[in-house]
Amino acid sequence: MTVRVKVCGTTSVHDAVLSAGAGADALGFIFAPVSKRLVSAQVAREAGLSVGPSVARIGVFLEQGLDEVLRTAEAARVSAVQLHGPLSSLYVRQVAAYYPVLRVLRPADLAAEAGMWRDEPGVTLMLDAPEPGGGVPLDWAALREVFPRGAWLAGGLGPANVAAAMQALSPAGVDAVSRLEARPGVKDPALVRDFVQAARSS
Ligand SMILES: O=C(O)c1ccccc1N[C@@H]1O[C@H](COP(=O)(O)O)[C@@H](O)[C@H]1O
Repeated sequence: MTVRVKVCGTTSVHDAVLSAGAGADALGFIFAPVSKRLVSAQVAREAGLSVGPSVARIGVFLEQGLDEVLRTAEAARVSAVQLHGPLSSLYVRQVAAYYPVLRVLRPADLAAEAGMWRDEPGVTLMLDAPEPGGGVPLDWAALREVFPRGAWLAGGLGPANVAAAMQALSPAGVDAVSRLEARPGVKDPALVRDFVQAARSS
């Protein structure tokens, strides 16, 4: 199976074109106000239009109201939504009625929540570190037995470690932000290129 590669934290048309040119399958746009990579719906929309429809555009949210999520996703014309934080299953299903959802769980949530989303149409799991965007890798060896089939992996991934992470857990997709930046919100072209290449050749 070909792994999907997402480059998150896109804040400009320039960086969208850069990541798509490097071969990313998906771009992430972070709409959580707490983020150092916060982007407006308008810039995300322009950035998404600049890369064409073959590149997925994923709106990233952290514990935000349903109305805010749906309105922002619509304004930004994203193709999928990524949901972080403690959320009810009803809320996740309500978003999934409108958009494909990447539901982000921490390792500590797996036992309680992973089973809930198995075979749920429109919901794909992603495993991430407790602090989203913190650049801290998960303990892949400890997750080997429990990593959900078909899930994506995030958390401190970058060019130097993505191959090892993929070898350990065989995720369906990989996602990274802080290890691909020159500074928060600004991509380093070489790191983005090397990350995509390393994921593709693993
Ligand atoms: O990056 C952020 O600022 C952020 C804020 C709020 C929710 C999610 C955020 N980023 C997500 O964090 C993971 C991995 O980040 P890293 O590679 O460990 O820095 C990824 O899913 C981003 O989409």
